[in-house]
Amino acid sequence: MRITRRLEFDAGHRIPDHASQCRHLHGHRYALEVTLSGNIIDAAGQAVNGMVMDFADVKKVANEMIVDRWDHAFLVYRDDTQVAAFLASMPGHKTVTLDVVPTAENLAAEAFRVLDGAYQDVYGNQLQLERVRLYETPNCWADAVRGER
Ligand SMILES: Nc1nc2c(c(=O)[nH]1)N=C([C@H](O)[C@H](O)COP(=O)(O)OP(=O)(O)OP(=O)(O)O)CN2
Ligand SMILES: [Zn+2]
Repeated sequence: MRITRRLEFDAGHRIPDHASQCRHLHGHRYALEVTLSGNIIDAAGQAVNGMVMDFADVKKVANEMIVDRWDHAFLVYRDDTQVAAFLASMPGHKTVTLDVVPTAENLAAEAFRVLDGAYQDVYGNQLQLERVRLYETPNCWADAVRGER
């Protein structure tokens, strides 16, 4: 069985080598969809009975590990030196420095990497992260899928 929880956040970014508009500083209302697989828990009387994982707990983990960190941050590529230096010159600015260019693909891959270690199979139902889908705009998204490149 698969379940998916969607969360949204706002962040700034730019793609420094982009040939067109995306080389400029701009922002998005991103959406993150976290898909988990596992067996349906059969445990009468327990709060998680009939679930793969409580959606509230899916949200809690994704918020702690990604959304709270990226929301209203500027996501900057480490080697985008001018922008990184500018952001560093602003005391207290919420900046997330990444080892990769902040494309939808790289952000989906980074979110998958972080979240994969965060969802624990505490009920023994083979819970695991299957996919992270990251929408950059309503029309553009990237999927990081377990076992795929
Ligand atoms: N493969 C990728 N291509 C592009 C990415 C990306 O992350 N991966 N990112 C961008 C820009 O950052 C931008 O966010 C996309 O803008 P745009 O193409 O304008 O997207 P829209 O949904 O707004 O497109 P409309 O045609 O205006 O509907 C560019 N490419
Ligand atoms: Zn963009």
